[in-house]
Amino acid sequence: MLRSKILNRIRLLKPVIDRRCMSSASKTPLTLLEVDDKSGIATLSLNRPPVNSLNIDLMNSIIESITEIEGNKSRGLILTSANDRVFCAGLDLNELHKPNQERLKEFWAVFQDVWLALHLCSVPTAAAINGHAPAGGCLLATACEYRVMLPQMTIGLNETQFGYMAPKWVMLSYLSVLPRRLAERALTQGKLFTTAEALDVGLVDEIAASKEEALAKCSTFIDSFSKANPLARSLTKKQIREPDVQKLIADRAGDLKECLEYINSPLLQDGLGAYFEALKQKSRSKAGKS
Ligand SMILES: CCCCCCC/C=C/C(=O)SCCNC(=O)CCNC(=O)[C@H](O)C(C)(C)COP(=O)(O)OP(=O)(O)OC[C@H]1O[C@@H](n2cnc3c(N)ncnc32)[C@H](O)[C@@H]1OP(=O)(O)O
Repeated sequence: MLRSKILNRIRLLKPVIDRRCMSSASKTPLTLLEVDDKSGIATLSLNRPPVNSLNIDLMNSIIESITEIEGNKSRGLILTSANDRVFCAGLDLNELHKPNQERLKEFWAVFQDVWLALHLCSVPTAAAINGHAPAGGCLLATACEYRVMLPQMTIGLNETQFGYMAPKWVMLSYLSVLPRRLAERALTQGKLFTTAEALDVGLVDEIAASKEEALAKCSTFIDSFSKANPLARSLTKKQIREPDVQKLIADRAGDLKECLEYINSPLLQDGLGAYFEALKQKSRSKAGKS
């Protein structure tokens, strides 16, 4: 009963995800997809300079790649970054600051879709975190089943640092890897964990000295499922993750409405404006120094 319910629910999700993929395929390769012909493992690299910030096109490109990977029977998916400083800088602040309302609705719906697509991906998933992963970048990493991170990076849901309260389903990503008390403290502090701290608390599973080593460790994780029947594995994963997604699927419109109200609030817009300006200022002073 639950199995068919889950399958039906996934099928229900698919049309939304597939429609979005077709409608706004990006012209430039915002994601790079390579399938290793020996291991059958797909590597999906985020490729939107300078910091892989998540806009509508990049998120649709991720969803499209996940759909392709699930369709071509890849044995697993490794998510990583094409640049060596930043895994993903989270949501593109240009989409959230003084937003066009129609675009904001689409942006938020695609944000929900990309999390659902990755969180429920039918093949084993691992993140090779070869750069900083704040906020939405951390969310992509925790949607994966395994995380390997390079040293001297940061990762975390830092939304309270700029006036956000992460939506319930975003908080669930922390609760799927951290004990509740630690997840609550980190969320309320808006904490960015260093690589060492993230390993210590279990936010990441391993540290690697290089991107190549991180990719190899992710492949080893994916190989650990070699004896499991792929369909049984996928259904088991979806059944375990069902309660998380159920909260979002049951009321996507309500989540959208709540977040639009919140994002458009003067409190948030003022906080976001100041945060974004400080970021630009930092970048300008860095450019001035170089
Ligand atoms: C209900 C409300 C919504 C809740 C949603 C909850 C889920 C997710 C929320 C989010 O993801 S909001 C975004 C949060 N992201 C961040 O706080 C990260 C901000 N960026 C940084 O900390 C740093 O840029 C970095 C990622 C650590 C990289 O540092 P680095 O020194 O390598 O680069 P910078 O000089 O800082 O930046 C280069 C360039 O990129 C621009 N930029 C950086 N981050 C973003 C971003 N998220 N969106 C848009 N643009 C970004 C930065 O302004 C620079 O641009 P220029 O000034 O050079 O044009």
